[in-house]
Amino acid sequence: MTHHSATSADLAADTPRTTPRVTVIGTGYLGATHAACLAELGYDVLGLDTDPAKVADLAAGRLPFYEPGLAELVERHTATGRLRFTTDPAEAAEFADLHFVCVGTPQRRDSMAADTSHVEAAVASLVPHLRRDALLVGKSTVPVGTAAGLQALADEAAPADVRVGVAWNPEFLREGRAVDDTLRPDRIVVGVTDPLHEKVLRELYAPVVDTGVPFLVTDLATSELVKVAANAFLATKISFANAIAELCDAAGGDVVALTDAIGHDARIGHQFLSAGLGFGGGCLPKDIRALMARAGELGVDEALTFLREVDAVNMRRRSRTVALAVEECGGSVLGRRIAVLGAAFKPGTDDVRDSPALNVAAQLQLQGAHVRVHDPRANATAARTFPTLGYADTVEEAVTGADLVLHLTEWEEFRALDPAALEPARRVVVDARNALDARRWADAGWRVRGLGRPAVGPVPVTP
Ligand SMILES: NC(=O)c1ccc[n+]([C@@H]2O[C@H](COP(=O)([O-])OP(=O)(O)OC[C@H]3O[C@@H](n4cnc5c(N)ncnc54)[C@H](O)[C@@H]3O)[C@@H](O)[C@H]2O)c1
Ligand SMILES: O=c1ccn([C@@H]2O[C@H](COP(=O)(O)OP(=O)(O)O[C@H]3O[C@H](CO)[C@@H](O)[C@H](O)[C@H]3O)[C@@H](O)[C@H]2O)c(=O)[nH]1
Repeated sequence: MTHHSATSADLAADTPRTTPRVTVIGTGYLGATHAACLAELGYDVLGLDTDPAKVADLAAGRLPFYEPGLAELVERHTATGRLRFTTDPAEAAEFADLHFVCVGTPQRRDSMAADTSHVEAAVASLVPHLRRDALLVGKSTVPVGTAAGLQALADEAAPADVRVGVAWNPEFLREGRAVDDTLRPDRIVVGVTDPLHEKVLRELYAPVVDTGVPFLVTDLATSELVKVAANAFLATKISFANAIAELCDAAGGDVVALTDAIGHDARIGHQFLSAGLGFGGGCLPKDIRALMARAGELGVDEALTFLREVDAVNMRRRSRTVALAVEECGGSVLGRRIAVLGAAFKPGTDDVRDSPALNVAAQLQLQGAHVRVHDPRANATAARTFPTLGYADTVEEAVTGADLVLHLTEWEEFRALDPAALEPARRVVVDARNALDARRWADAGWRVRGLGRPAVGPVPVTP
């Protein structure tokens, strides 16, 4: 069977669709998920990445990171050959006429801005190999204006007689729920400059849109901004709850009861209102900083100065947790044994990018504590980033003999622990995610310190 590609030219001519082929450039958390989910929807997919080790893993059907439900999809679709991987841009250019760009846009080392060099490199490596008209669809989170810049780059790099379009299709998936968020998203947003590009994408996403998912079409700049605005709003909501937690600490209130009470107002809602150690990960922290930086470049930095406070409130959660640990150790953690439960930036993932848990663990180690970290999934990724921290294979190994326990990532496993069965030197836990059942722990003889809520349980003697 000759494969047919989902090109704008084909669709313009109303050519019937056979098995459309797509490539996904950048096969990290976002790209691997997108590629596997497109295969699940019935497309022939080729993933392209510059990292040969990652490509070798994926090509062998192995997911190089943890994401619930994704390993099964990768294994199944690589086995049938519907999902393949390469490091060769020429192969990708030949394979399809629709290319999704999913490479990273990390924070630059020298400023708060996003580093768009990987996106530019991805386009520059593919486009010269194109021999037919093609559509590049960006999914990476980028500063507004990037797509227009990439169009200019593509126009310049394209061989004569090859027309390359650029569209934007921001991604809203959450790690830990990436497969479900991709196959059943709240909405699909596409930014286009040409109705044909809209048609190509509408057709590609038909299996999803036909289930009732809103398909929202806008211009390039708006689509880029939708993504960063959504993340800025989510970050603001979390920091709002954490700012109120600071107030609760000062006044003796309980932020958990408070956010529950305000969340009942449907205009506010309960989601993303959990006060605690704050947000980390590969998205929210870098995205609010990149948005502030871009606003500055556009001369409207004042519009977003509040995001500086959102960031500052968030970073204070980490120092507040360290301070609580020091307080509970009688003024210094020097020589203290501290068990850290959690390393991932949130439960459900092994991702430790900008992990608040590891940041706290590292700060305590710097102050002279003997830190033992246990995470159900992220010990290995954490050890690669922070090799000098101690790691334990089990909760018991981390906690036994500890002077203090810190609960920093709210895995279900930790919530289900039997506090009576643990054997630390002192029964004190700092629940920086406000997620443990404090009453149950107190009943088992533990003193429980939350963030933004009163301490519960007995006060043990500090040796
Ligand atoms: N992780 C998420 O939950 C998520 C969700 C929505 C949006 N995003 C956005 O998606 C983008 C990717 O994020 P991620 O978390 O998947 O990052 P990641 O670091 O896990 O993956 C990026 C991948 O791109 C590859 N790469 C870099 N340069 C390349 C090039 N020139 N050609 C081909 N491959 C290249 C890297 O080797 C890596 O495998 C970012 O812009 C991010 O903000 C991420
Ligand atoms: O009430 C809350 C909710 C979350 N968090 C923390 O916020 C961070 C981010 O959580 P979440 O948003 O669930 O994780 P991500 O996978 O980073 O997803 C965000 O970033 C992605 C990349 O841009 C977007 O696609 C998603 O829509 C957006 O939710 C984590 O550290 C959480 O612990 C809180 O502290 N309190």
